[in-house]
Amino acid sequence: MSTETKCNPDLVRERAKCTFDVNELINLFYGSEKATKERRHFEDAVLAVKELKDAIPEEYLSHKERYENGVRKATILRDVYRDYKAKHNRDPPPNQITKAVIKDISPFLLHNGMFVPTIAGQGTPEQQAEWLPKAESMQIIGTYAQTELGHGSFIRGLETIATYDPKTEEFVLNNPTLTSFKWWPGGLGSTVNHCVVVAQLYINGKSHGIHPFIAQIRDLDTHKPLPGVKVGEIGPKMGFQTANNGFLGFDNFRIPRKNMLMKNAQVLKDGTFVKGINEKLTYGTMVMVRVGIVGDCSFYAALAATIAVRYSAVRHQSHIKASEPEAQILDYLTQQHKLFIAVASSHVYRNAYLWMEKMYTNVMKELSQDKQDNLPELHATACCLKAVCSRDAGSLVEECRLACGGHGYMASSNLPLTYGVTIAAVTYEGERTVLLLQTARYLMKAWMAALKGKVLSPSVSYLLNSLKESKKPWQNTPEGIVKGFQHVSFGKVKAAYETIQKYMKQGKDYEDAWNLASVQLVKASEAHSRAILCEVSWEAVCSSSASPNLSRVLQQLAQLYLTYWTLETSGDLLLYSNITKDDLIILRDKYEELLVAIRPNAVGLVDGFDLRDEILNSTLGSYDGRVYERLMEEALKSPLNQETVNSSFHKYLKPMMEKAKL
Ligand SMILES: CCCCCCCCCCCCCCCCC/C=C/C(=O)SCCNC(=O)CCNC(=O)[C@H](O)C(C)(C)COP(=O)(O)OP(=O)(O)OC[C@H]1O[C@@H](n2cnc3c(N)ncnc32)[C@H](O)[C@@H]1OP(=O)(O)O
Ligand SMILES: Cc1cc2nc3c(=O)[nH]c(=O)nc-3n(C[C@H](O)[C@H](O)[C@H](O)COP(=O)(O)OP(=O)(O)OC[C@H]3O[C@@H](n4cnc5c(N)ncnc54)[C@H](O)[C@@H]3O)c2cc1C
Repeated sequence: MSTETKCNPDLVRERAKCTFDVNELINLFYGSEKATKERRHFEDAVLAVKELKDAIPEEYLSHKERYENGVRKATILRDVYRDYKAKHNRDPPPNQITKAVIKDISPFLLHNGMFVPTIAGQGTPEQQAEWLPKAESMQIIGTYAQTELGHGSFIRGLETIATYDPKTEEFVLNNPTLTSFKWWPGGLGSTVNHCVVVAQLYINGKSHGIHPFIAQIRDLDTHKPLPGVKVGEIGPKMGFQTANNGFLGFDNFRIPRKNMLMKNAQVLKDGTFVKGINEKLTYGTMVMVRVGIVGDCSFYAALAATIAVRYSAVRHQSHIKASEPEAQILDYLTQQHKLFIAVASSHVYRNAYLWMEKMYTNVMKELSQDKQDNLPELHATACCLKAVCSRDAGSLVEECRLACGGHGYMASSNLPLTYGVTIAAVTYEGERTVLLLQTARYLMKAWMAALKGKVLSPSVSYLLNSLKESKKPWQNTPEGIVKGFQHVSFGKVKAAYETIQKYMKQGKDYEDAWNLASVQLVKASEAHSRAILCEVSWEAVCSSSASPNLSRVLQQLAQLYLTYWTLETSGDLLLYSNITKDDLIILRDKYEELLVAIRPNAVGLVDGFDLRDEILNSTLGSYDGRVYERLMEEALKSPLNQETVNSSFHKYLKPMMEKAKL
């Protein structure tokens, strides 16, 4: 980090006000002092590589140049990872330094994030032995090709076909229609030579559902598409410009039998199909990534909050009191209302991610012992938390951007790109509504079990408690608010269930009744997610090992989250809990008190995310607060500022002006 001496004086004053030890917060957020040291050490190593620095901002490059620069830097970054591993005999610690290097999304994201994990998770030990060493060492580069032009959400509807030919012991891949073309996979456009292709398996004319296959699609030497492969890039998007998303179609393309990933289902040489213990295990990589996305949401909220809070400490505009100098915009309560929820949410998502990671690890361990009982809970929880955290994080990033006024609209603030990248997570890895409806299925089953007095899984056991406690008075404490959110979820789950029953009594079948109740079902899932986020995050701060000074601030943040959402969803609470109008007025006042209490620590709290200037990549958010200098320095990099008079003056403007004189 930069030294205090060169800092903007407002930021120096802000840091002097901080009531807790920022380093303690950093170590707590990232796990330990050792984890912080190792992460910083690795980040230093990456940033020391001169070739990774960009000569001009990415925005001035063409689509093609941006991609090529992305690949160039991704390969150098990969070398740094490899060298670290060779030297330390372990992978680098979790870090976000790719953001400092690639800025947008790496063309290798899908290789590392889904191709390698799918081989590891869906391959037999022999298949892992064949492909993992090559993939991990980047001798082959791959992606996860599932979504098609016609189908993304409903994957049982995928149209890519893999027909088994027992004579040659091969699968024949085909994309018979335009809508069957793979569309979206990252890296597919021009980067990868392999992919996991999710396709409908046919044996002797019989369909056996969707399964993952490994296909080599480009020649390893020439990189030309192999015969029978049509592949390309899908073009510019809202973000993800360097992710190199592509399309792919096969025409009678043959792959050996061993290329079907067969940890779950298998196809024997003679074409016998052997079912796996649970066909949904084929969807395993998606579950893992959904858990990871909750962690990503924490990062994006932290990044946007750091930029907007630091900028708001530096920026002065208007007066709170006419007799005083222009105020730091961070002193306006409305600004605190916009920003502090992003700081608090980042901590909430982080704690939710750590909680989900534990659940994921336990279930994977159980699955390795053929125990599947907790898989539905993992799937349902990963779906709804991914859906709610990504949508909220997108909104928080946008709010931070708007809170920076005009300068937040500048690409150099890095807030527009951050929004484009964050909001993509609402759609990828399962569209929000679709995933919330998956959770709703689980909630309906849980509710029916609750009605029968059965024991429920831990994440929904509150449904039983709420059933018993519905008469208890509201308590204006964090624990009381957590219970309140559980009551809302309980109320919405019950109402959605009863709506389905109502339609069925009117003669509708279950599917139609489900569709007619689906707005309520989605809202029940959202309420369930909020109840989990509130409970998990409050428990995490209460059980944290932080010092009293830090603990006080972390509790304030967690309470801010609880109170913010109580006020945002007061209608639901009035409907489904015993909260009163007077309680809400007390909580409104409490919320405002929390903003004021957090205000002196705002800069310390975002410093506690420990995001380097290179990761923030923002004129508005750097540690030293040289906002105006940086805005001007970046503007001067515009190619239009490299010449005093642009040729368009002589070509178009001057002739127009002359014509106008006639
Ligand atoms: C330790 C963990 C953390 C590790 C951290 C590291 C992670 C790395 C993160 C870094 C990020 C890197 C990658 C970023 C990727 C960005 C690029 C994006 C990629 C993509 O988008 S890939 C494509 C993603 N596509 C989707 O998500 C498709 C969404 N659709 C579906 O998943 C399914 O179609 C469906 C679930 C919506 C419906 O499926 P289906 O029709 O087959 O099922 P039903 O609705 O009929 O339900 C039947 C029962 O099956 C259960 N079910 C469904 N899915 C699962 C599952 N995955 N697991 C378990 N059970 C499942 C249902 O609940 C139903 O059960 P029921 O009992 O009958 O009710
Ligand atoms: C940036 C980005 C990167 C991606 N990367 C990859 C990748 O690497 N590999 C890959 O395979 N895919 C990738 N995808 C594809 C992504 O997984 C899909 O776009 C996503 O799963 C949503 O599917 P869809 O596009 O078919 O949306 P649709 O399902 O068509 O959604 C459109 C609308 O229909 C609604 N809808 C659909 N079904 C239902 C239902 N059953 N009930 C109620 N409403 C419904 C949705 O709620 C939504 O409002 C990527 C997408 C993006 C945006």
